Amino acid sequence: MTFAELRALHALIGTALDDIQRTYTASAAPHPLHPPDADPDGTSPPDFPSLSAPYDPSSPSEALLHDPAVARACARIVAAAGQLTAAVQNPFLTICDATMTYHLPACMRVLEASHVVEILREAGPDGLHVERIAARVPYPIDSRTLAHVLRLLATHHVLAERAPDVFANNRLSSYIDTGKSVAEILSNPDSKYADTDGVAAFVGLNTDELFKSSAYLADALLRLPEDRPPTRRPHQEGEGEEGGEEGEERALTFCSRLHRFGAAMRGSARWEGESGILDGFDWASLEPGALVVDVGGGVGSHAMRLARAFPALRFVVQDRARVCEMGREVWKVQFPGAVEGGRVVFQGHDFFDEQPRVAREADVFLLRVITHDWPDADVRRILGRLREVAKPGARLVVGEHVLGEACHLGGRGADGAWDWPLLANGGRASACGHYMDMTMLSMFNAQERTAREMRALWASAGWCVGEVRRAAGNGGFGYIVAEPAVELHQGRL
Ligand SMILES: C[S@@+](CC[C@H](N)C(=O)[O-])C[C@H]1O[C@@H](n2cnc3c(N)ncnc32)[C@H](O)[C@@H]1O
Repeated sequence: MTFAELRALHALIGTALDDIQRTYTASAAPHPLHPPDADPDGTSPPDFPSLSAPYDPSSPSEALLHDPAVARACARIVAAAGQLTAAVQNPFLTICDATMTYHLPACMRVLEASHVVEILREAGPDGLHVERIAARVPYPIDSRTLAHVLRLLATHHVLAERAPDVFANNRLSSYIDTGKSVAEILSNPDSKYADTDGVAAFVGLNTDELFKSSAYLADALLRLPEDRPPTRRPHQEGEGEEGGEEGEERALTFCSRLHRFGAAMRGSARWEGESGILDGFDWASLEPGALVVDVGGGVGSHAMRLARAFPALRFVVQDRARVCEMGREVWKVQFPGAVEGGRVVFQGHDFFDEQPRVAREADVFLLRVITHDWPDADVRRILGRLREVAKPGARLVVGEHVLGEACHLGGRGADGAWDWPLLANGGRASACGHYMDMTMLSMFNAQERTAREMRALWASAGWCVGEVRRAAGNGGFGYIVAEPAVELHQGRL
């Protein structure tokens, strides 16, 4: 898209806003038969409906949205903003959004089915801390998980996060309010939607039955290879009638999935922008011969990037034995000599086990997209194993999405916050990390974490978080650099 087209879209948004404001202003113009002094309150034009306040269908602001000129102008803004977003957003993030947006209806379902909207209406405009929300929800739900669900919605402007973990209704969430008290709903859940405008019922329907059916639709339209009957290769001399083909087919499928996973991890570098891991830490500050232990390093794609950029560094790439085998093959082709010459060592190792002796020499432990796969207790064990062998001065460098709260903490622009009037976490621009959060939750009972959550968790494993480097111009991926906590404390004494 050319600059001329981008500017045309931008201008279109401006002229549409002019049209809307003109209609709002005209709505308050004094009527010839009712001069201003006869009606002093009628002259100030209504403002556009506030997104942060609850929906008020009786307000003149909402009524004016039905004016045909306003409705057309609003639609033009939506169309232009969508096109502008698609044009300027990092394509990888747009693709991530397109493939993970299914978490949004799941979170909407939680919101509606747990009556959070009604709970928040009763809490009032200042909102309610998530622990108190969870206590009123009629199902057992972990408050921290609920906070992440509600934050994904706040990131999409459905709900407001007033302070960390404190949520309140806004115009969009209150749009699905049944208007009933929580007590009334709980006393007769089957009648929740009776005598309502039906919007909550519509959300419930879409996110329940239709949500399932969209998965059926994808399956029906696309018969994935693993759904097809195994293709039987010609019978081989010496094989029994059973021949083990099905076992081999399964093995091939497993293998191809493993390859796909390795390739996907390569693709995930696009979360980070062009320089990627190279900007995640001050690698140039390491002494020649320094050792980087890439824990759960896969086939070593990111270690390879570092190895090319910093020829004096050495690497141990740890992963499961089968992945290490694949890694050695990859390096043989893509970086011949590195493994054979001993500069790069693949080491089969389970990161829950005691670290091998070589890790005591590590200057940097690198963990890229590892901790988000695991619940807190497991992350504590993994980081604890590294802390046990960390030498003084060693650094822990963890690459993950660093989620932001949707509210401004203290001063605007603080701690990587986006500037007002944007949400502190960048809203839709950071959706990918929040979607990944839900993927990790649903697949592994794990999660992406906020910087606050990481600091606390790392500290519980003996690591003190210092710098959080956010990759430039992306959806929230960053590198968290930590050092052994005891050493830091000793240094301070
Ligand atoms: C999400 S991938 C990240 C790979 C790599 N760090 C990257 O950024 O491309 C997670 C890796 O952890 C490895 N892994 C999983 N469980 C492990 C364990 N218990 N011990 C060691 N590696 C493990 C997987 O094989 C996989 O390569």
